[in-house]
Amino acid sequence: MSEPAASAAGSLLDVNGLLENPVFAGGFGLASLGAALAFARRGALASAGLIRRRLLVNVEISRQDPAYPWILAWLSEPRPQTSFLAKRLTRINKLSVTTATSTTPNGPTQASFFLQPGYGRHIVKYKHAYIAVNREKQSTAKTNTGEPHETLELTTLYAHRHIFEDVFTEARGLALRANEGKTVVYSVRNFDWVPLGIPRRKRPLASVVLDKGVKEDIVNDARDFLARRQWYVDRGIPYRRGYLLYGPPGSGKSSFIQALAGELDYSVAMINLSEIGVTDDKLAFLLTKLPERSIVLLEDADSAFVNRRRRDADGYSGGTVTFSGLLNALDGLSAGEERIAFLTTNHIELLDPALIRPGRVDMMVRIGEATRYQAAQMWDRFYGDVDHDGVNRERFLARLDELGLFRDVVEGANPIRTSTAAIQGLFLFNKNDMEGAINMAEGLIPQKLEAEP
Ligand SMILES: Nc1ncnc2c1ncn2[C@@H]1O[C@H](COP(=O)(O)OP(=O)(O)OP(=O)(O)O)[C@@H](O)[C@H]1O
Repeated sequence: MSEPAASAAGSLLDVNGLLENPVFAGGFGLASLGAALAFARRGALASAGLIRRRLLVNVEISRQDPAYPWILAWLSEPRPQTSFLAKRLTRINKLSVTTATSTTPNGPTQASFFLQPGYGRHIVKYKHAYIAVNREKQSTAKTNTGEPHETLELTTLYAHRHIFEDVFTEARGLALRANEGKTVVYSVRNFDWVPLGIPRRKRPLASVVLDKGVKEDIVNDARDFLARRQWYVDRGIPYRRGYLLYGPPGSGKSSFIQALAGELDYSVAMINLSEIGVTDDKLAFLLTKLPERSIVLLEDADSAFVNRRRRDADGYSGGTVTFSGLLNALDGLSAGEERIAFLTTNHIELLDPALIRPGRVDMMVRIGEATRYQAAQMWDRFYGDVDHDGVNRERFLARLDELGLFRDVVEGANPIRTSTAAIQGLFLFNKNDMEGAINMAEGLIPQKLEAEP
């Protein structure tokens, strides 16, 4: 009868015995200490988290956000500190470099290096607040371009939270000032718009010499469009305008678009439609995320038509934009509500009339071979300050007449024409040398290709 009680007492005794065992008691003590420490650590972490949440505030900026480069540039601004603590805390030891290169015609390549805070943690002091910065690249999370996701996290005391407003406003102002008087040209890298080299000084409209009235017509139309935003909104019409510039190479199409962008204080977002890899999907995606205040420049628009033919023939577009892809980009769902687009082509004969429709292409302008008017204007731009009475300009024009450059088309014969780019080349070769330019004018006549023997 008493056996179960005895066994229960026996097991109790065993526990007590174990506890009295110095080896076990020591181990048990250590384990409890460990558990208590782990508990305390968890508690400390939880309360640190709580304090962090209560006392700190942070902002996360993704690499995809337009503010990302602005904030990086803002962080790179020198902020001399006077206090001992601030001097030491805000020292940035880890930097990363972004290099931009640009080539000047016939000149050396220029390179600019921008140093920015590298990946990791940094501290900056702005006004009276300390801001902890964490720049992170997450190798596991990929963006849709296949690049690692990148974030910038700014943390400050909750009490200083209003400082972020100032940070963003200042960073934006800094970015605007950096591009003041410049035209940013964006090109495509993967699925992103990236500035192409260093922002260029605005090209003055006067430096592009088009035939009489041509420039003014386009500039006035664009200005008129920009002034009528509300008109479009009131009528529920997408606020878009499309221009098609066509004509031979070297007539100033791209130069004019760049100068116009500068005049309107816009950037240029440029895509070459003949490029392999610029597919319909990619074009549509890029148009949904155009850089702000930018003119879209779709170069070599004819390639979309060539591709249509190729696709119709063998069902394969060769990894480039198709005709329907281009139409969709211009006024389909992916077109976006607002934009100014310029299309350029050297082969107008390859384009489809379906392109010429309000919202797709509203204005079509031929930018052709150099005219007598343009040759005279360009002469004045290059030699106006030395050829005061214009006598040499008239000699130059007379020489061009003699060469038959502006002669009307004679039936059955190919007209002799030259490009404005060629005239510019001649004048650049003969800087300050009017005689040289006149003597070498014959070089403007395009050379016939030697017939095969
Ligand atoms: N009408 C022009 N006025 C001033 N410069 C010109 C003109 N046409 C050409 N140029 C000069 O010639 C060069 C080539 O011009 P640009 O690239 O603008 O020609 P394009 O018509 O766009 O050629 P493409 O059709 O091959 O793209 C530039 O350096 C530009 O300054």
